[in-house]
Amino acid sequence: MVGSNQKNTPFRKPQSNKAGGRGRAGEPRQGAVSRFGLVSQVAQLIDLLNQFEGPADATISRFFKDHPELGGRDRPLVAEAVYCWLRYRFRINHLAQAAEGPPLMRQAKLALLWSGAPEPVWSAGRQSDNEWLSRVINISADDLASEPRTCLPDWLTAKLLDQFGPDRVESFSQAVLKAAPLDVRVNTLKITAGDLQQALAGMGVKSEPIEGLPDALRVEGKPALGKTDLFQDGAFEVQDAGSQWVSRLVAPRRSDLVVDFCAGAGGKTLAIAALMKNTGRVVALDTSERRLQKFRPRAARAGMSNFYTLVINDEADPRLNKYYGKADRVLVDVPCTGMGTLRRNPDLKFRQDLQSLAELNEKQMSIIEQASKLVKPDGRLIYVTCSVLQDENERVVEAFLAAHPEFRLRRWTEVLNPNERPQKADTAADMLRLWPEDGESDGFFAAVLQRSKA
Ligand SMILES: C[S@@+](CC[C@H](N)C(=O)[O-])C[C@H]1O[C@@H](n2cnc3c(N)ncnc32)[C@H](O)[C@@H]1O
Repeated sequence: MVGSNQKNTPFRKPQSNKAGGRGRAGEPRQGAVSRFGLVSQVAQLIDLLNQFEGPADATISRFFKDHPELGGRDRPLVAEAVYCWLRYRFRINHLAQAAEGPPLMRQAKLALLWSGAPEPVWSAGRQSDNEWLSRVINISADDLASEPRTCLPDWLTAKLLDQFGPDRVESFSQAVLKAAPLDVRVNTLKITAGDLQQALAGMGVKSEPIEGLPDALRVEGKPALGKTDLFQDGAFEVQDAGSQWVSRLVAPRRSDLVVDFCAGAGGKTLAIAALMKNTGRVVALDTSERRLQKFRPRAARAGMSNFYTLVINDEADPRLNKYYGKADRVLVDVPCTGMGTLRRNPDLKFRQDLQSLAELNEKQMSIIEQASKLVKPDGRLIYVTCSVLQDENERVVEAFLAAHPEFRLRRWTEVLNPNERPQKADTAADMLRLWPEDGESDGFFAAVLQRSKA
């Protein structure tokens, strides 16, 4: 485990939890977990998450399924606490060692406290742990070593320091300790942004337009939008503003053939199709059948019919030959470390390291090379990552351009009009970089490469 010098002892269920959340017949009661039980539930989930055996959101969903005694009021508290623990893991685990006995319950208490749970929740349980809590919350982060201070693994700090300098390490590390806002992309095939805002307000959900992003709303809080009729009817998709901006950089025209080379579950494919007003043709490719399968119901909800999906074996799959030199736009949203999305996926900083970065880098080079063959003369290749690291961004684009004189870089500001631009992005730069600390979106990178006419 990257930088983890803290070994947790396995979780043991405390005696006092025996009756917590149980009905008379021993059946779980919805929302009836005792306060001490809640600290213990968070500790159990932290213990599971500490194994980093898969994405944190899947582990959390499974845990909730396995623990029906956690009701509707408890789940958000537990989820907020474990996300807080993931963000602050280096600091929380470091501080939790500064006392006698197994550290798990202390980790859970501090995570509950820092995530804003009410005092009766985090103060339940051992008095000695509360004494520890009152000691450590006064410790200044400046007095801690690098990992507990920045809450970033040392390999990432070293990269950021080398590529951008100490101010960026500071601003980035602070920014990714916060939760990301909830952004939606209005499906303009079905509704306008103004009408959606009103309809959400009618359900008690407040939202605001996002400056420089005409078809987007930023929603207040974390309402369960997926259960609403509006969502089921395809009026909107949940999509980070940055993901929406890089989709707009594809700038498709209505009759274009657009290939989304790494379409996944189709977040950007859907945004592109909406820009095309359901005309032209979009080919959604991916090596993962499971991900592409998730795209189809989303497309149906959105009322999108101008697409075709194809599961490929790899980027050099011979079934791609028929598209060589045919596509007006090819979007390559390559697999990357995801270091721009740490506000949303804080566990990624523990699941990536220098070795996975090197492996991804090799894949990115190979994908951009193969995908470029599909671009027709005068067409465009749009290279995108949700990483902030130069290795996966500028370095890949520069290496590609050096080997391909038939492609040239188009400045991102030539493609996005002033009224559809992120306000804080550097307009003097050729390639688009979005930083989480700017408060507009997650971290994204995009470069537009135009193929020569002949
Ligand atoms: C960053 S994700 C794409 C996210 C998606 N574009 C969206 O907006 O939701 C990268 C995707 O690349 C896919 N992938 C990995 N290797 C690939 C390859 N060799 N060719 C095409 N896609 C690949 C992964 O399965 C994954 O879905």
